[in-house]
Amino acid sequence: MVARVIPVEPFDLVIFGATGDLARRKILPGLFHRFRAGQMPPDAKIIGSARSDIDSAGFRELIAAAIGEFIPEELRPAELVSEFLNHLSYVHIDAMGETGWSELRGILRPEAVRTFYLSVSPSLFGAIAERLSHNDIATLESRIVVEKPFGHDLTSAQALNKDLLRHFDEQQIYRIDHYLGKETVQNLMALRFANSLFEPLWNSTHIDHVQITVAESIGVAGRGGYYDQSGAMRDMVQNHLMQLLCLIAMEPPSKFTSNSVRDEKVKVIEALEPVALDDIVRGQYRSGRDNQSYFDDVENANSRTESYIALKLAVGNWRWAGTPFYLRTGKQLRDRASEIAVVFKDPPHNIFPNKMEGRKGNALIIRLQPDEGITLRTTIKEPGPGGMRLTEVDMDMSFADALGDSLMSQDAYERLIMDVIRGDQTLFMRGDEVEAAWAWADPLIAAWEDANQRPVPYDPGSSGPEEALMLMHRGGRRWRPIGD
Ligand SMILES: NC(=O)C1=CN([C@@H]2O[C@H](COP(=O)(O)OP(=O)(O)OC[C@H]3O[C@@H](n4cnc5c(N)ncnc54)[C@H](OP(=O)(O)O)[C@@H]3O)[C@@H](O)[C@H]2O)C=CC1
Ligand SMILES: O=C1O[C@H](COP(=O)(O)O)[C@@H](O)[C@H](O)[C@H]1O
Repeated sequence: MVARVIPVEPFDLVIFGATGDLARRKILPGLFHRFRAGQMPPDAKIIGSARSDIDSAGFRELIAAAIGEFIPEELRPAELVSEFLNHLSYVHIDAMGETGWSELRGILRPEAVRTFYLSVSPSLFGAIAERLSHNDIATLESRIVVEKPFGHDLTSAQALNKDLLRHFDEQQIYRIDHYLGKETVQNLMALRFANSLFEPLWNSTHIDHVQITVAESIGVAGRGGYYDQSGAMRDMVQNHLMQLLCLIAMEPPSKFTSNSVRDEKVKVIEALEPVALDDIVRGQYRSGRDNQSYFDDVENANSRTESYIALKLAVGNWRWAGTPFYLRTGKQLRDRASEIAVVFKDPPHNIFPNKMEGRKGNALIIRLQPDEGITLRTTIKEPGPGGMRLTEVDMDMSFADALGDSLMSQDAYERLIMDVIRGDQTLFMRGDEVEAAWAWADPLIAAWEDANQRPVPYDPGSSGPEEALMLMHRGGRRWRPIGD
């Protein structure tokens, strides 16, 4: 299968924070891939901006080095890289200052789609939005893209929304959650709403429970300062895992438009029932003689921040009453593996004489990364003359095998940036959605803080704390092995 390239309008893209890690590692390499694929209009302008006092030539050098570092050699022929670099220029602006803005205004074309990508600390979002507006740089058609974290709690998220909405309409604001740009995550919608096979079973009559796992093998070394202020709940659950839960639990939207999809997602978040502290397990990876490692990584020996969290959630509506959703995510686990397992109930009546030992039951497993694909666990007769004995087998489909590696290799950022240029907000979070997710998360965080709770230790390279296994066992269930 060959990737189809959807043409986009001529655009001027301004990247604030263009010298930073995200811009060098993801945004500009992503744009290079789109250029290589022929999706970038010949006159597209990419304007980098940051506090560093460099010129356009210096910026091109920086990005040439980033392309060299983050894109495999066979995908970056020198001639193509140099053609791409011709699209780049740089304007030196301190977001808190007043210089450089008129130079930026002078570079932008009236007829091009004008997009401002704020790849900077959220504390600068308000200042940049205000200056873009006051200097007549942003027009009514401009788009503004903002990075995570979108707030630390409900109050700060509301303040960010207010700052942005003072100068831009909601239809102009693109709040990034890079999980929504992942190919398999979008496939969840196709799987549910483009097949008649699953929808009749997609409810608590047939589904016993759902497991959502986002396991990482890396720790937090190098990002300790940020991470220790956040923890797994704020860093991963409030945004990425919440989005996965919404896509699994939402009602079918009436149309595939950004607001129809986002309306349904908000309803899921609002239907979440309060979570008891007993249904939350928070862990911290620790090892060695002094039981350190997380403490070392964040340089805080008294830290109470969780690097692992598991929760049992209930979606209080007709479809899901009685079907728990188990979520877990953590750092320094045994593998990098993310998946959603939808585990079905047993048939109501067993006609077979031999009980199957260790039966796990039917399950639909959607692998998000790595080796994206779908597995359907089914029960069959054990082959051979042993009579009617049952066993379980996996019907397994890897997207790369079925569709080709090249289609699966597109990075989330590539797709999301092009969606912004095309004016499609479907894969971006709406303001009320982010606020609803914080309104859900805040009381949970407050509850463990009020209880002075310390995370339980777990071994680096393990599957997480024992207590998380117990969370499942209490309901007579078990987690799927990480990276199975
Ligand atoms: N890095 C990542 O993997 C991810 C990052 N993010 C988010 O993306 C954003 C950027 O992160 P990241 O690239 O890692 O951060 P970096 O610290 O690497 O880069 C920050 C950028 O902001 C610029 N900057 C800082 N202060 C000012 C200012 N006063 N005026 C203008 N520019 C300024 C810096 O410019 P200069 O260097 O010239 O001072 C630099 O280009 C953050 O919101 C982060 O949370 C989200 C997901 C992943
Ligand atoms: O947003 C974040 O995501 C990454 C995990 O992203 P993935 O695409 O590699 O699964 C996580 O490591 C980081 O802590 C978090 O801020």
